[in-house]
Amino acid sequence: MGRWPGSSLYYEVKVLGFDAKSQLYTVIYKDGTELELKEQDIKSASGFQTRSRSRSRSPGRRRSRSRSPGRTTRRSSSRTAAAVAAAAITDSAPSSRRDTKLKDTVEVTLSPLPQAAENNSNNRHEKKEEKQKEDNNTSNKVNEKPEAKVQTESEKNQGRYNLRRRKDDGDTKPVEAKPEKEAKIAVAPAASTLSTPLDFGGKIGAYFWLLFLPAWVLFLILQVNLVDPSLVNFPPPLPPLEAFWDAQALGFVTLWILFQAVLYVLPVGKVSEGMPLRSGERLKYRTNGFFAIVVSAVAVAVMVHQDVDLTYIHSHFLQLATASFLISVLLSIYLYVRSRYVGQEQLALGGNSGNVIYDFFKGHELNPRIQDFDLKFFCEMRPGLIGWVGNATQNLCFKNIFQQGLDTPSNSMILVNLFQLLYVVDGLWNEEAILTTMDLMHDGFGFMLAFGDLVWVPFTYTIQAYYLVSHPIPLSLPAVIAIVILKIIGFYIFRKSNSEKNAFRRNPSDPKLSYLKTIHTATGKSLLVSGWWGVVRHPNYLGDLIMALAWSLPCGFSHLLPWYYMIFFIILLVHRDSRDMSECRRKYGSAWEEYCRTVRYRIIPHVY
Ligand SMILES: NC(=O)c1ccc[n+]([C@@H]2O[C@H](COP(=O)([O-])OP(=O)(O)OC[C@H]3O[C@@H](n4cnc5c(N)ncnc54)[C@H](OP(=O)(O)O)[C@@H]3O)[C@@H](O)[C@H]2O)c1
Ligand SMILES: CC(C)=CCC[C@@H](C)[C@H]1CC[C@H]2C3=C(CC[C@]12C)[C@@]1(C)CC[C@H](O)C(C)(C)[C@@H]1CC3
Repeated sequence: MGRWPGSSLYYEVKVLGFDAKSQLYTVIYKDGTELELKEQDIKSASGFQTRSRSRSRSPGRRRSRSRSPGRTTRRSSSRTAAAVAAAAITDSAPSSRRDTKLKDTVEVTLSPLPQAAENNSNNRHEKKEEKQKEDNNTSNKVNEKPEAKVQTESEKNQGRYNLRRRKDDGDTKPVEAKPEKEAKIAVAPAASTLSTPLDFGGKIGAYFWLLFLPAWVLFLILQVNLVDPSLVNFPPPLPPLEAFWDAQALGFVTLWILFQAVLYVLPVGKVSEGMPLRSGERLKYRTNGFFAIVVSAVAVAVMVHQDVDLTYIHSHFLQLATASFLISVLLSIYLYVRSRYVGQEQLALGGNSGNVIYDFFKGHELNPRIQDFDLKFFCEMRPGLIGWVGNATQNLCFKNIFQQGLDTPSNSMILVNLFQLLYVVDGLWNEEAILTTMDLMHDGFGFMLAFGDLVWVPFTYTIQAYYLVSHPIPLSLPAVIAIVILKIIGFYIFRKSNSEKNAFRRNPSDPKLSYLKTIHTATGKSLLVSGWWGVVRHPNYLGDLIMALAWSLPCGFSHLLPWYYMIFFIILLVHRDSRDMSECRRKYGSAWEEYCRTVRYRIIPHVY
């Protein structure tokens, strides 16, 4: 019996060889997956149980189990493991050795030894840590999931273990992403069963970030008002406490969020389906973000026409940020409290460490909704994102003209504003694509995202434009042209790669994508291995970084402050990439390793 990497499950293997130098055994699982295992990950078959098929095969039985959280947990996890154990890798190359293996799809009917049930909420946390250690290292614990996964022939035919080649799918199947859904049902583990390593420095890290992130926003806002801003000016001169608070500012922020909420619920625009959840359900989202930004722009135009003083935003930046911070904290408390009352199936993997502070920070519930109102989707795409350009940046243009006595805003100001406007409008135009991103699919909604969406984005992403108000940078025409070209290149890579992945995830059989090579995974989902996702593992990050460079360059090199976004973004995306790598490795096992072997670089070809 060989342990499946990244899990505590053991499956039948045949030992093919032993390498004395690396001390690794080469084993082959019944589905044909070959792996190298350490000695402690291989056990004698005696002591493992098998279970009769008929028990888990009955659909009625399966359905009734999923009603009980405890049972659901077991069912999905055991399926997951079995599905993982049935991993097979293929690509479009016709006569590869792996293709031959795929034809011999085998059943995994072994039942790992039962261990103590995991669902006891009192010691959930300790168990998680224990299990985490086990997953990360190589403990000899056999298995904590007490139920057998029995795969029937019919299940296989339904595509639960989608081991066919993509080409075979493309021609025969209707344009519908059904296999994705089935795969998700089969694969996604229950939140309480699989622990993921704690991100962001774990529990201590959560305390740190909770203090650091708001402090950093404050630091930036105070710095950007200085004549000679410098990141080494620490601590900046602090304003008196009462300067932070302005009831009117709180009123404006609240009104703005409510206004966006009304636009969001209007029955205008397309309703899109999210990716299948663990339960197999697909949530519906009203993707009318473009409509929302157009209406918001019209509202701003009307206000300008009515001589409303929009420079209020610039002059009350600190108070507006404080009000938004307050709202994000209240929202996060609400999110945390409600996450304590929802079922296991609704929780995100990670964010359920058992530590209040960590869970509050990271977010616990995957898709908190008030009826059909999706809080995470709304916050990520609407008030902050539209507020970023709609309020702050546009206002800064006005301020730029008034303060510097110009007829029009400076070149650099126009570039920064246009670039950021394009970024936001594009995000809203392609709003559906966010449903296949990490935040929407995997991350819980807690302080990190609530604060990120409502404070970080609208108040720190505007820093370049804010800086340019009091630090005008003249740009020559060649410089403008060069920067615009850079932006276009970045945008092209960003948009094309995001759309390619989104289209593929929505409909893997899309004939328009049939030229792309893929690697099949045991989950039934495939990984793109050519096209944009064959160049680097995160081509969308590459495009995004190039764009960030393009909207930092107009600010010149006199100060580090306007480069904050670039620096933050590199750190954010490198960290995000590594989070995603671990998550995908856990999900896709050897198929992911194969992908990483094929696509060697993470973000920048031949560099990183
Ligand atoms: N401006 C900002 O502050 C900011 C911050 C963060 C991100 N972003 C941008 O937001 C966008 C979304 O980023 P994200 O971090 O959510 O990550 P993402 O790259 O959109 O999503 C990662 C997911 O894509 C799937 N995937 C990975 N490799 C694949 C492959 N080869 N073939 C098919 N699917 C694959 C995996 O999910 P499944 O396999 O489960 O489908 C993986 O978990 C990016 O363009 C990023 O630059 C912007
Ligand atoms: C405060 C900290 C440290 C973290 C919060 C991160 C948060 C600000 C970002 C996480 C995912 C990001 C994101 C966009 C904006 C910033 C985040 C919410 C995005 C909406 C920007 C517009 C793009 O077109 C997009 C692809 C839709 C982006 C999706 C991810």
